[in-house]
This record gives sequence, structure tokens and C-alpha cells, in this order.
Amino acid sequence: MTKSLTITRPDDWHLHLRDGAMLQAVLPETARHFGRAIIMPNLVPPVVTGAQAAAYRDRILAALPDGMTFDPLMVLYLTEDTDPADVAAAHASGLVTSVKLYPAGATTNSASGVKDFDKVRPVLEKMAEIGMPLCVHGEVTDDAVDIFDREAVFIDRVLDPIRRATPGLRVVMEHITTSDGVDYVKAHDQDLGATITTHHLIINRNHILVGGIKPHYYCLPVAKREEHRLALRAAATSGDTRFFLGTDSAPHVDAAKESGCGCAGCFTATNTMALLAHVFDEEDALDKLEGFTSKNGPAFYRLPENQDTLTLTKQDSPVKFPYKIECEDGPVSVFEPGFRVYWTVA
Ligand SMILES: NC(=O)N[C@@H](CC(=O)O)C(=O)O
Ligand SMILES: [Zn+2]
Ligand SMILES: [Zn+2]
Repeated sequence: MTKSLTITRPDDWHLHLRDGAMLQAVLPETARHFGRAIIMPNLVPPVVTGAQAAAYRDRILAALPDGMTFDPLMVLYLTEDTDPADVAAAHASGLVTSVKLYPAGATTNSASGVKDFDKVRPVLEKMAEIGMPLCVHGEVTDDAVDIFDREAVFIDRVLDPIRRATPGLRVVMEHITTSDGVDYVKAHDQDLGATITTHHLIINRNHILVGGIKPHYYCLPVAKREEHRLALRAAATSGDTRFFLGTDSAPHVDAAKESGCGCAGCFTATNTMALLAHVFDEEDALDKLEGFTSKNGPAFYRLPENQDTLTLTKQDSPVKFPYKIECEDGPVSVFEPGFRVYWTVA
């Protein structure tokens, strides 16, 4: 029996579009379904100034196929040299939505990130004053900390001290992967939210490592134990407005992933909405999907909801997705959930 669900058009509150040929290849995959996305600034070199964000936004809009509508929400990459006045001006003009904090070395293209958190205090204070959200990649980079513990340690060592020192700072914990992340958000107020990815609702660390190493399931923060995946599912489907979708769809060409030192990132833009419908259906929470994908994010970012809608239908037989999308630089594998999917975007 065909089931159908119409929701306010979704937004993606954490997305990597890259640049050049990759941007050209992946942008339609997102714009087909999503009205807006928070565009991650970890290009090489990173998007650091308002002027760089304006130029990147123009390149994104130039790559948008005719007939598609999509609003890229630009983000500045926080460095120890970021000028609080440039950030405030870029925000006031409407050009830039948020600032992204990467601990130096934490993830793909994060070499220009922050080493000494005291150095960015003036920027964070300015952001608290003007109500501009800070997006955070929440992992410590200390060699002594096990990679599976890096999110929990970040919360204690970095995030909580920053929030205490900067009252009023509005923070999005990006791509949370642990029950520690879920609990930290739940214990705090409206100035704190978190994005959850599609893939972290689907895979745990066994999926990466059992039966052979699966490079396409490797991303950062790395997927954790099953109990954490279940905590993320519970948070996403709970209706708690502090949790919203950030796919962290992060394309790399297959040659860079299927390598002796494979890049981190899962490319989920193509099938994210169908996979989320599957997950929410499985959790008997289809009525919570719209909040997670289309309402909680705009509420946190203090933006209007999209005016248009998206319809998902559940078919009688499994739906096929492309295995790969083509890019001039090489093919990019689409995230394969490992189960049959019956949902599709109408
Ligand atoms: N998530 C990832 O595994 N990779 C992202 C970076 C990030 O979001 O940390 C990327 O840019 O490839
Ligand atoms: Zn990240
Ligand atoms: Zn990311």
C-alpha cells in the first residue's frame, strides 16, 4: 500500500558543497530537495572573510542548474586572526549566517582552525552580543585522547568552558555522535542546539570495521557504539526542537576514500530524505520528521520556514538510488544504507 507524507520543504543545516567540478556535480543533489543549507567553509583556502563568503556564494549560485531554487546560507571559518568587526558586518548585511569553529587538525581541511581558544574570545563575545550562531566541530585533537572519546572530552574541556565564559553565545553542536552530546544539549537552554546527520542514525562503528574496512562509512566524528546511535535516533525523533538535520554530506572522489589513507566524509545528499523517512517510519515517528528537517532548524536560526513543500511516498517495492554520481574529478559513491528502502521523494 502506498503511503504518502507531505512536509514543509526541508533545509540542511550542515552541508559540504566544495568548489569547482565537485560543486557542479553535487549541488543539484541537494537543491533538488532542500530549500537552504548551511554551507561549510572548509575549502582550501578556507572561507575566512566576508568578501570570500560573497565570492563563494556567487560561485554556488552560478553552478545552480536553471529552474532550481536554492538559498546557500554562508558561514565564516573562524581563525585566530578573524576580525570581530568583519564578522559583525557580514552578519548585519545578511551575507553570512554563522561562524564555524574547527579545532585545528580535527577534520578535513581544518589546518587553519583554532589552537588557542582564548585568541577567539573577542569574536565570540561580539557574536553573543549580536545573537549570531556559532557552529562547532566538537572533537578535541589531543593525541592522548582516543578517537571514540573525542566528542565527550571536547564537551568538558572546550565547549562547556566557552559557553560559561560567553553568556548569550548561541551554539550549534554540529553532527553529534554520542549520548553525551544528546545529554549536554538536553541539559541546557534555548541557546544550544545540535545537528544530527542521516548516516549517524543508520550506522554504528561495527558497520565501518566488521567484515572488512568500509571506507565509505568513515566520517568524522567517527560513528560510535550502537547505544550512541540509539540515543541519536531517540533525540531526532523525539520532537525536541533543539535537534535538527545537518546531513554533513561530505563528498570526496572515490579514489580519495578508497585509499591507504582514506578521507573522512559520507556523501548522503542524493538519498538523505528517503533514508530519513525510512528511519522515522521505523521509529513510528513519521509525524516528527517535518520538525526535524524543516521546522526546528529555522526556529533555532530565527529564519522563516520554507513556503513550499516536499512529498515522500512509500512504494511497494524497493527503490533504487544511483550508486555513484559522476564528477569531472572522478566518481563519488552515494551512501549505501545496507537495507532496502521503500521511500522516495515524489
Ligand atoms: N564529516 C566529515 O567526515 N568530513 C567533512 C568535515 C567535517 O564535517 O568534519 C569534510 O569536509 O569532508
Ligand atoms: Zn565536522
Ligand atoms: Zn561537515
